[in-house]
Amino acid sequence: MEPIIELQGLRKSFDGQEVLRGVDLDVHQGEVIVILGPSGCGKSTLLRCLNGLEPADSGTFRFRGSELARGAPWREVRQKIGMVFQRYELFPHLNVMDNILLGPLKVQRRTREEAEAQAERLLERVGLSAKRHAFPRQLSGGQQQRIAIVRALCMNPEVMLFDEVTAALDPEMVKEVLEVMLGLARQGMTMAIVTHEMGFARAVADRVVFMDEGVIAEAGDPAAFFAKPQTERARRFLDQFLTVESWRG
Ligand SMILES: Nc1ncnc2c1ncn2[C@@H]1O[C@H](COP(=O)(O)OP(=O)(O)OP(=O)(O)O)[C@@H](O)[C@H]1O
Repeated sequence: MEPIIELQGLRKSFDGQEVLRGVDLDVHQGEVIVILGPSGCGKSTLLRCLNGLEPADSGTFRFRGSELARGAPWREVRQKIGMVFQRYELFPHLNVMDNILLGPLKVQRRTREEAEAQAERLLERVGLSAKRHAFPRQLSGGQQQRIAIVRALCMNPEVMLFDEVTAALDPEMVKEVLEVMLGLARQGMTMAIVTHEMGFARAVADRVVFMDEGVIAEAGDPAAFFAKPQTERARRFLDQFLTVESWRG
């Protein structure tokens, strides 16, 4: 089957430093891709290129078979690719429901009644119906992050991208957010996830992509990757986590 997103030979530099050095990646319907790699290897940049937030310097981007170049109608494609970031970027002056409805009403021009009914269902799914009138400052970090996920889902995306969404959370809130993501994966949502939560990565991934210095150093089946990574860099990367985990006791 044709991939939803196809990247070929993607390159991106910042200030003369090449951060992506020719990345090829296909994202297929219903697939969960976990992107791992050392700090600074280009994971966030790749994710941002995946929804056009960051225009690539060269390479091709296809969405459902159609190529999109610089200056192409990215706005439409971006609506089909939801993204959640490390910092929950809810608008502080809007309550939960108004935060969620902003995109559906202003960008998608849907009726309030219809969009609100969907928002209610999504809030129910993440266990936050009671917070629909709360303001972001009245919510915990984990709750805000679940609202940020609902806000992205309410645009009916075909793909969801998650960039270290639990990295800024207190440990006790990490699980509630990861569980929402696991639920989405089980329902067949197509996702690309950057995370440092290795247990979660192993549980959720259909495919692991290991990046190193701006290229995909290896990619494949998560069980095989975690049991026996092929590259020395991936072995060292995973060892770090084992050390930290055993140190934590
Ligand atoms: N907007 C930008 N302007 C300048 N440099 C940038 C920009 N975004 C990223 N970089 C640089 O590109 C490199 C890769 O950054 P990126 O955030 O993609 O890495 P990462 O693998 O996600 O790292 P981490 O795991 O630490 O978040 C880094 O050296 C970073 O400083």
